[in-house]
Amino acid sequence: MTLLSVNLNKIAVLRNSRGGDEPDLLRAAQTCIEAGCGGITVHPRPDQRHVKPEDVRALAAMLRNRVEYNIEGNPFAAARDSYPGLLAMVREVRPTQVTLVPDSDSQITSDHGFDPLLDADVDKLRPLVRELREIGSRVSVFVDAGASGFERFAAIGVQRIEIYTGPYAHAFAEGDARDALAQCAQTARRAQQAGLAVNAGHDLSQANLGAFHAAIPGLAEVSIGHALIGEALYEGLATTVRNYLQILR
Ligand SMILES: CC(=O)[C@@H](O)[C@H](O)COP(=O)(O)O
Ligand SMILES: NCC(=O)COP(=O)(O)O
Repeated sequence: MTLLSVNLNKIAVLRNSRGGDEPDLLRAAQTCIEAGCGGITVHPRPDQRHVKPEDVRALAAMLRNRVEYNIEGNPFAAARDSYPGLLAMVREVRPTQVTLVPDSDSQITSDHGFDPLLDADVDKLRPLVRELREIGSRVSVFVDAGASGFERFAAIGVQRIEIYTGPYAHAFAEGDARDALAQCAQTARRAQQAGLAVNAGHDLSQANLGAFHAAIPGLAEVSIGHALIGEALYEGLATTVRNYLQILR
């Protein structure tokens, strides 16, 4: 079964809009776990507009030996002020999985992946992947649908890719996602043939997840945040998580 990892960034955005502790990130994580999710995802960004380093630590302590902990982010964003950098955080908390994403610091959200065919990307990732494997974290790399050359990722120790599903979600909303879906499916097949497992995420929702899941055999994990937290406003967090699990059965 495909693992559902709930991204809690948007709970932190709401909390940060007032300061203080509400809504409480750990309570949200606990609710998702009790509803049956298999993982929690966070994507700390240098501007700390959502999860902060102290959240990353608190979640690590809470999740240990319960569900998977997936930390996403740009490993090359410089440390600054109270932001220690992605690598410093993952060295400290040793999450189940680290998903490497090539965001620039000012991006409103992620919008592209690394490219296995680019020597510069492979060369930059090589030492990072080695270190992350040494600390015991599984390594996943965010890629665009349509990417190829995954043997080059496998050769440096990458274990999974995460397909960027934003364009698929956009095409679905526009009414015709056939081409986008076929491209995601082809990308998944290429990665699986290279020995990598396949995750997916970005703008997945209760509306578009079913078709995506049906089109990608062996999909290991989806990480979902923005839509799921929005939908939870209407039906509650636990019910919404259960709805997603039903789609993934
Ligand atoms: C890599 C990815 O697609 C997600 O982590 C997504 O970008 C969520 O990040 P934000 O919550 O900052 O939009
Ligand atoms: N990796 C994708 C993720 O964690 C959540 O993305 P979104 O559902 O917030 O777009």
